[in-house]
Amino acid sequence: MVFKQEYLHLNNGNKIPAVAVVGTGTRWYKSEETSATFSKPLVEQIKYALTLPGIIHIDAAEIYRTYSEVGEALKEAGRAREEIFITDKYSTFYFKLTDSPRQCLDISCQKMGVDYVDLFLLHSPFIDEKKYGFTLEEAWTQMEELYKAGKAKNIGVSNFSKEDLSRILKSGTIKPQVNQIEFSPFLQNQTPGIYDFCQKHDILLEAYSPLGPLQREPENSSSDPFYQYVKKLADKYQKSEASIILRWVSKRGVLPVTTSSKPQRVRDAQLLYDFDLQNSEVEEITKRGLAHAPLRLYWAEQMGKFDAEAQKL
Ligand SMILES: NC(=O)C1=CN([C@@H]2O[C@H](COP(=O)(O)OP(=O)(O)OC[C@H]3O[C@@H](n4cnc5c(N)ncnc54)[C@H](OP(=O)(O)O)[C@@H]3O)[C@@H](O)[C@H]2O)C=CC1
Repeated sequence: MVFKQEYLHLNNGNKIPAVAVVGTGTRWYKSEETSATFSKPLVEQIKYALTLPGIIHIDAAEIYRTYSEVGEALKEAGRAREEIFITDKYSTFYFKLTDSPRQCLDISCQKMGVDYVDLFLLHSPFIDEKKYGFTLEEAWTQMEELYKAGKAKNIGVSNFSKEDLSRILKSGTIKPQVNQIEFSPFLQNQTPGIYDFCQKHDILLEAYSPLGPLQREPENSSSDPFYQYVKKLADKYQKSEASIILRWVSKRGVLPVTTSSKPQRVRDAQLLYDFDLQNSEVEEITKRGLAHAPLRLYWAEQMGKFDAEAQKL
């Protein structure tokens, strides 16, 4: 099999590798970063990913406290910087870990042993001016400065609603390239209308927790029309059910951000584009997903109020 690197296009003319295979949050997340919590399995997993063909897209964030593992893996793997795409995120809302996006990026680059990141995001729109000393609009101005300085090759946001995006589209001079949100067949609009809004404004959506339906698969899934159909496609294409769902995400024009502790699953994700779904199959997964109750794994406290609209297109 000849590997062909797939890209998606960003609104600034840059390209982004079409799947992120090593999310360093969720199962790798740590509440403190010490030598005792250093995760050798994560280092090994990133190193394994770095043996795969193509550009390896790693999703990092300040709040995950896993920069040291990323840095160690990059050092040991010794792969060319251009063959690695690093996303990083400035922590907002829950914890203020550093004083500003600029300070965050200085520290993260130093810990990861790189001079720049490929994509830098504001982790959420929930910036309390009293706590942070700046507003959402001012945070975005700082992101723009990092972009202009070349420390972040692309900039964007995460967990932003239409209203949050409208604020920075109005105040800023650079449009966010990306909005990373929770997106799966069971959560097709994290906040009302966000899918259409991002498509219309040419802001690439990235899907975190795309495998929510498998993470929370019920015992009786074999009698559920959604799971039955995904299984049928998995048999048809000789792929895992995870690959079917990740490919569905990509066919919806959304970039999947996934992770696994199992090498085979990381490999399957990196080779995601070696098969295709038919449009009718994509539509059927969309339809059966929408018929399912919403499943929201993150930010439920802030966004749970939108559950009734999360499964409407
Ligand atoms: N911006 C934000 O606010 C957020 C961003 N993220 C980012 O997104 C990344 C991915 O999020 P996550 O929710 O983990 O993504 P996924 O939905 O891809 O879930 C990954 C989990 O599903 C399991 N899994 C993988 N393949 C399969 C399979 N074939 N069958 C069943 N289970 C499977 C994995 O377990 P196993 O190890 O056993 O394979 C892993 O724990 C995070 O690491 C983080 O980088 C996540 C949450 C919030």
